[in-house]
Amino acid sequence: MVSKDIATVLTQHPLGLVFDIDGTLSSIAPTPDEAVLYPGAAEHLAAASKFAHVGVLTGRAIADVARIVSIEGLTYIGTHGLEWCDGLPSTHPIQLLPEAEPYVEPGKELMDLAEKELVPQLPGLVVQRKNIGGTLHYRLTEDPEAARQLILDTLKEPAARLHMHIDEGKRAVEILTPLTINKGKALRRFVEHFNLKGIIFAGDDRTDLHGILEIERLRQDGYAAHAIAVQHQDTPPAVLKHADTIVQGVEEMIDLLGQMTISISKTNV
Ligand SMILES: O=P(O)(O)OC[C@H]1O[C@H](O[C@H]2O[C@H](CO)[C@@H](O)[C@H](O)[C@H]2O)[C@H](O)[C@@H](O)[C@@H]1O
Repeated sequence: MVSKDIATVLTQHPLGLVFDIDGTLSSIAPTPDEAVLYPGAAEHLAAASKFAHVGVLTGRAIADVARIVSIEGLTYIGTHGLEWCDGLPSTHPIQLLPEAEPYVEPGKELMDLAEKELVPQLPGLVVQRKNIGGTLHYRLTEDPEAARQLILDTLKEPAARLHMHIDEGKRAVEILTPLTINKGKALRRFVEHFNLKGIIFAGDDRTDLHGILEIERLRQDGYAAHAIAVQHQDTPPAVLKHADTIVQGVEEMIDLLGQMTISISKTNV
């Protein structure tokens, strides 16, 4: 059974359900390529998409997301909101926000620098390139905290010179654009694109906080909106503070997704 608050949102038409991937639909894995959807997640997402607009909203590039969530009929929003795809990228074009274009080259330059300077010094470092910028994963390096510091020290000056932004994720340093586009802005775009009346967003990490705070603003604007935080050991306190519902780990999230899907299908009989 879903809570009364979630049930109220689920009765809205049109309805949107948007999910972060890593740490929300997929348990954190040692490397990005090893991440897979939690058992049951794909079936629930496909079932929910018969009754609602379902989106995934992730820091991953869309080309990479499609390997993990390969479900036609969903909306794929990648690279923290910079990329949008109306279906799987094998059948739909990936649209890059025009204002992001000028940062393709600077992002590439920083990733090239990271490969040249950091990879030889940090065995185990995983360099994940994206259409714009990318992510440096230091989880598997010998001394992750020292690796984190070396990455930040090495990239600070070149990133400032190239007007790129550096942020941090789970055991990862992210090379981003300085644009103020984030998961909150992308969530608002999703709501307006489908003219939604109700929206639920679920996430677990610091970049998801933008989405969770946007849910508060959407509610103030009259939408039925609900934010779910997936709690892990390292979940930022602000994510928990601003969420409407907290679930413990990915397993509970997938369980809740299943209950939400049953609830929507009953509403739509
Ligand atoms: O917005 P998200 O979908 O949560 O994406 C954020 C980053 O997630 C991925 O990295 C994280 O998950 C990996 C797999 O579980 C893990 O190995 C890594 O340590 C985590 O930081 C992804 O690889 C990044 O590109 C995303 O930006």
